[in-house]
Amino acid sequence: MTDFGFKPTGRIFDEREALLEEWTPKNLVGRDEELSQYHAALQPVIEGETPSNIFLYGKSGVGKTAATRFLLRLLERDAEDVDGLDLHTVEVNCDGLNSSYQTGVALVNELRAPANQISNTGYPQASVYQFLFDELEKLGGTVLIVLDEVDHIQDDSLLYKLPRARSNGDVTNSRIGVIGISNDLNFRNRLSSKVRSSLCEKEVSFSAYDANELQEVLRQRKEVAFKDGVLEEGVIEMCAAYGAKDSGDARKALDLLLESGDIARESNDEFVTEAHVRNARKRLQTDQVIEGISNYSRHGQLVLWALTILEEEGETPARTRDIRESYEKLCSRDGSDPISNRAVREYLAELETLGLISSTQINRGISGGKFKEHKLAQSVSSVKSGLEESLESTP
Ligand SMILES: Nc1ncnc2c1ncn2[C@@H]1O[C@H](COP(=O)(O)OP(=O)(O)OP(=O)(O)O)[C@@H](O)[C@H]1O
Repeated sequence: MTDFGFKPTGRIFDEREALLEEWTPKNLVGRDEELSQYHAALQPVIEGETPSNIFLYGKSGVGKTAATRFLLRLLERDAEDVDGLDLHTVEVNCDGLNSSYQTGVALVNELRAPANQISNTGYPQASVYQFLFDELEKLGGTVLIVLDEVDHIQDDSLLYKLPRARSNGDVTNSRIGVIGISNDLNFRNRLSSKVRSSLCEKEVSFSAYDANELQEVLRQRKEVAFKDGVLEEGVIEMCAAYGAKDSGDARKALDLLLESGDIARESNDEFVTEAHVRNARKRLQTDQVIEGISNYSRHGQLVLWALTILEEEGETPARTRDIRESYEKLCSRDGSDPISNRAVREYLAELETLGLISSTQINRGISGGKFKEHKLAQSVSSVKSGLEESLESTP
């Protein structure tokens, strides 16, 4: 039998952690323009003036959070040398908070000692705001409040109140600046004009990384993460090129480099090669397929399952009506009512857009008619893994 005991190999990586999400680099590379605009927007703080409210936007993984942490750390450091400047920063990620109320509670708890936390329910909204203003008042000085993923807050009330707290007399001791961060590019336009004008006083837009900038980001991490000389030539360039193609997202490029290193280590190879990167990309794409499917609606999943069964039986490309037949059987086992023919066709079109299936229009002329044929665009095993994750009762 294979020996499944564990032994450290000490291969490939020096400090693998440097490729993980939580790792904050000391320097941010490839973001000079964004950083200088952001720096200028923060300048009033160090002058001891009322901070501007700043709104950062740009797609996922383009360094908005990293730039914020980087500049605020420098600002905190330099504020210590300025007489009379008392700077505090608070950061909350609004993912999962959804309302002004919950965000208010999260901010209060961030500012209070662990023994003094408040619960997520049970207080009138006005009391939560009062708790918050009391805490801010106690802090005094300049308080920068970072609301990451601010677009998750569904209502405007907190975003209206916070920037106006001083002018409305809710606080008198402290000067408050709000830094809102969002990767929903429409969020700004959805805000009421009153909220927009105060929250977005200064705006910094983060562009997607191009391949050269991603190379800089990856080279910086490589120095720390990998043993000297283990990356073959072309590996960084390839990860950066894929990253640039995947919407210029540094997180994806870093994930790809990490996965490539993992594959090299698993295979007991001495060097990380372009072949490892290609493999890593396949693996990560499979993970994305699985995640996409498990978040999909139930009937969409059943339609996909129906096509997967036909694919396994060698019956693809399959016509819509054959998929429908297989789908109806699954519905009866699932105990759910089938949706209309038209809805099935719509799901198939959507699955094609998601890149999960591929569909071809066939035209057999007057006698044969026009119809569509479908087959899976991903491997049966990755589609099945995604489906199994959410359809517990495997049909
Ligand atoms: N210029 C950079 N130099 C070094 N590392 C970077 C740079 N930009 C991004 N990263 C790294 O990429 C990852 C994603 O960056 P970050 O979280 O800042 O993105 P974001 O724009 O805030 O996106 P999201 O809204 O999805 O969180 C982090 O691990 C971060 O450390």
